[in-house]
Amino acid sequence: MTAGTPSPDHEPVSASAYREAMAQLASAVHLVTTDGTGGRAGLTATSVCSVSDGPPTLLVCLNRNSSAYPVFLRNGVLCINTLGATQDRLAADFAGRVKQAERFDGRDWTTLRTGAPVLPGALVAFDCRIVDRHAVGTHDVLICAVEALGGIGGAEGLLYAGRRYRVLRREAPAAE
Ligand SMILES: NC(=O)c1ccc[n+]([C@@H]2O[C@H](COP(=O)([O-])OP(=O)(O)OC[C@H]3O[C@@H](n4cnc5c(N)ncnc54)[C@H](O)[C@@H]3O)[C@@H](O)[C@H]2O)c1
Ligand SMILES: Cc1cc2c(cc1C)N(C[C@H](O)[C@H](O)[C@H](O)COP(=O)(O)O)c1[nH]c(=O)[nH]c(=O)c1N2
Repeated sequence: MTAGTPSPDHEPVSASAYREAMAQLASAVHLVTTDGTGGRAGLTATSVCSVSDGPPTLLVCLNRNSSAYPVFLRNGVLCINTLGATQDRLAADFAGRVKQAERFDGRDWTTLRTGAPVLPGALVAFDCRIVDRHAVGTHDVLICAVEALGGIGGAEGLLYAGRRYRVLRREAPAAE
């Protein structure tokens, strides 16, 4: 299907056509982590976006089939660790290449305010409390109040587009 040719009215958009279309989008890549009475868990996510800056609020969409889903709900807190250009292997680990119980091994995770694990060397970290959620299809849309920020920013970011990881280059501004 080329851009601009709408699917015929009576034909619903198939999941595979939708995924093919969604694969055209470039997204930042994040490790979404949690810790608390429900235990520690984390997964790779790209469905993160800002909702409001007054009060600072973001959303992340969580598949209810993910092994981490019940842990997030029990803890009620999470950290969005936005990955840098060199952290693609970590993204693959947290996307299922490594079992949930071993995903945090080998790194000195820290915390900010909620106790959710903060990744050392993340581009930026948003430490959040889950304040609302809406079930939509296979996912819950988690509305999260940002309680603290971490990370250094400024480095090159990791992107995901066309079903592979890429680098967001920070070119020097063009000469005037
Ligand atoms: N939002 C998500 O839950 C999400 C996003 C990206 C990838 N994934 C997972 O990673 C696997 C590999 O993804 P890929 O990009 O390499 O190829 P893919 O063809 O499976 O997915 C292409 C795009 O479709 C969207 N998508 C895929 N599965 C989805 C789902 N279950 N819910 C919502 N959106 C979905 C994403 O934007 C994804 O980048 C997917 O099969 C899926 O399990 C999930
Ligand atoms: C690039 C990319 C982006 C995403 C994902 C995967 C990949 C490769 N996954 C799926 C998630 O990371 C993981 O694969 C599933 O949760 C299954 O892992 P568990 O072993 O059950 O934790 C994912 N899952 C989710 O619930 N919300 C999301 O936004 C995303 N985004």
